[in-house]
Amino acid sequence: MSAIAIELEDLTVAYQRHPAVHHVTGTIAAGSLTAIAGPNGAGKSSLLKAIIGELRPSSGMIRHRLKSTDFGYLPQAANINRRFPISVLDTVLLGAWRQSGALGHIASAEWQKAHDALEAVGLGGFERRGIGSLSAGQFQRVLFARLLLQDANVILLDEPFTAIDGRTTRDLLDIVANWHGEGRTVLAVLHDFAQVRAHFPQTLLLARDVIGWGATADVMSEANLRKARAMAERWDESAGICEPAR
Ligand SMILES: Nc1ncnc2c1ncn2[C@@H]1O[C@H](COP(=O)(O)OP(=O)(O)OP(=O)(O)O)[C@@H](O)[C@H]1O
Repeated sequence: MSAIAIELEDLTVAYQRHPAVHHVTGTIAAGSLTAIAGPNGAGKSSLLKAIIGELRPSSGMIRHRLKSTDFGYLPQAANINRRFPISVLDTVLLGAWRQSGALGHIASAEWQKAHDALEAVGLGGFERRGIGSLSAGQFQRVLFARLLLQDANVILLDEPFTAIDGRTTRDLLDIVANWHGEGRTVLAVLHDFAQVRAHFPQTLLLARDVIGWGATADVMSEANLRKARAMAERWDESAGICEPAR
């Protein structure tokens, strides 16, 4: 049996008492590769934010023995401000702060690793470009290079391939597969069900409540997807915690 990396026990996450994630119980095995799927507003991003400690549970528990530096997190692209005047290389080097400290000295090994990471994502030569001048796909490659440098044990990706072309998606999926091969734990919020079925052995199907959690082929059944859609149609955005669905 695999070791557990993260355990969720009756986890509810709410905003101003409106639940986004409701009574979630389950485990994420160390070294597993899990997709989080579900309709818009299902609570997928909120769950990732709770796991990294950005949101506090309203009730229930998140148990793990990880330090904050063990987590690598890729937020949704829409939430990243690219107007900040910073170069591609410096953006990637932000992934090395665990080694260097927040204001610390960047060792030459880290510079080399940053260059190697940019080569690995197909952006060799882009080091001095400002991030504001990149296409969406190029910027997503930069963020993956930063994660490569960060070398985290648990990697959480929030819609990493949304609005990204097929070739870039394939390249980035290869990186995800390598992380999995290296024994890292990867959780990714995805909307493309074909991608989930093809590349992610485990799936958590969420519609605020857990619809299914386990082997992807079992969880992504037509019946479960119908149930998730039906739940989404019934959501009452003003419902309080644990009010029964109407
Ligand atoms: N900062 C916030 N303040 C208030 N409500 C929020 C906040 N962030 C999210 N919500 C609400 O929580 C619910 C879950 O949102 P969340 O972003 O986690 O869903 P999601 O499954 O990631 O959706 P999507 O697929 O559209 O990205 C939604 O009803 C959303 O409106």
